Amino acid sequence: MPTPPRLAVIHTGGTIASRPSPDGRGLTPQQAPSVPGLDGVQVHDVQPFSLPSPHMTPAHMGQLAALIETLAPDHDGIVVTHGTDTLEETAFALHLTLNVPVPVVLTGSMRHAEEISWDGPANLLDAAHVALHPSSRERGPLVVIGGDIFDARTVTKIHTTAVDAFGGYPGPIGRIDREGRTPRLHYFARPEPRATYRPAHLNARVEILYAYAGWTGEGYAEAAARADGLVIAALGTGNLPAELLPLIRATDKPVIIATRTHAGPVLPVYGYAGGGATLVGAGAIPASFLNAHKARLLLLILLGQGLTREQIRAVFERDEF
Ligand SMILES: NC(=O)C[C@H](N)C(=O)O
Repeated sequence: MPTPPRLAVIHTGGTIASRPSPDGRGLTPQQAPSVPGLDGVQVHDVQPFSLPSPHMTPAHMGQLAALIETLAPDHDGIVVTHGTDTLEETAFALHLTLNVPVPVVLTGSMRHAEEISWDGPANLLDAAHVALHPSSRERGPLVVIGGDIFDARTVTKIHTTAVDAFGGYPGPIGRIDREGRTPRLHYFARPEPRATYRPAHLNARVEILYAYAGWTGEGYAEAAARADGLVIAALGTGNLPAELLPLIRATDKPVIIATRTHAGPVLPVYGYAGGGATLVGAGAIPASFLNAHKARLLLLILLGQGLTREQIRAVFERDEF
C-alpha cells in the first residue's frame, strides 16, 4: 500500500479561527478549523499560538519559520492558517528566511464560521491541495485565497471585506479549481530563484513613515533618532516634498524609499528637490517593487544579519529577495 501524503496544518488564529465572542465583545479567534474532505491524507494539526493577525510580530514569524523547519522533513506539504490583515507580512518573512523543500501555503478567510458566506473550508481545502501538489515545490511560500495562488513577494491585501481580498501586481501565479472532488491546478509562471537569509535576530527597530502632500517632515527626526532604519511610503515613483531632502541627507542609517502607490517600481527619475534622483543622491535606497511593509521586513532581516547600509543597498538594487 502506498503511504498516504502527510500534511501539516499550522493554525495561528485570524478570522478563519474566529467566532463572535460569547461576551459580545465582537469576533475573536476561538477554534482552529479542520480541513474538510481530504480523503487519504494524514493531517497533523499544530497550533503554536492563536492570534488576531494585527497581534503578529516578527518574533512570531521567526517562531513559525523554526516550526516549519522542524515539521518539513516529516511532511509532504505545510499549510499555515493566518489572519488576513498581516498575512502578506508573514508570507514574505517566511519567503526571505525559509529554505525547505516542501511547499508552504498560507491561507485565511474573510468571513467567520457563523456567517452564510464562510470561506474558511474552501480556502483550507484549496491550500491543502496546493501544498501537496508537486508543481508547488521550489516556489517559496505561497498564498491561496479564493482559488488564486499568489507569490509571497507580490501578494497584498486589496480589500477590507471582499472574499477575494488578495491581489497585487502583476497578479496570481496560479489557480486552483475543483472538478467535483478533483483538484485542477495550473501555474502560469515557472519557479523563480530567490535568496534566503539567516538573521541572528529580528529585533531591529524599523519604522514606516507615510508621505502626503504638504508633509514637511513631521515625525521624521524622532523616528530617525530612535530607529535602526526607516522606510518611507513615498509618492509616485518615490518622490517627497523638498523639506525631506536635507533630513534624509543628514541620516546615516538606512532609509528605504517605497511608494504609497499600489503598483510599480520606485525609480530615481526626478531631479527637483525631493525627487527620487535627489533622494538617492542623498543616500536613500529605492525599494524596487516592494510595498513599504514588505520593504520594512526585508530591512529588519538584513539588519538582523548584520549588513551595512551599502550591503543593504546592494540587496535592494539587485532584487535579491
Ligand atoms: N480576515 C481576517 O483574518 C482579519 C482579521 N482581523 C485578522 O487578520 O486576524
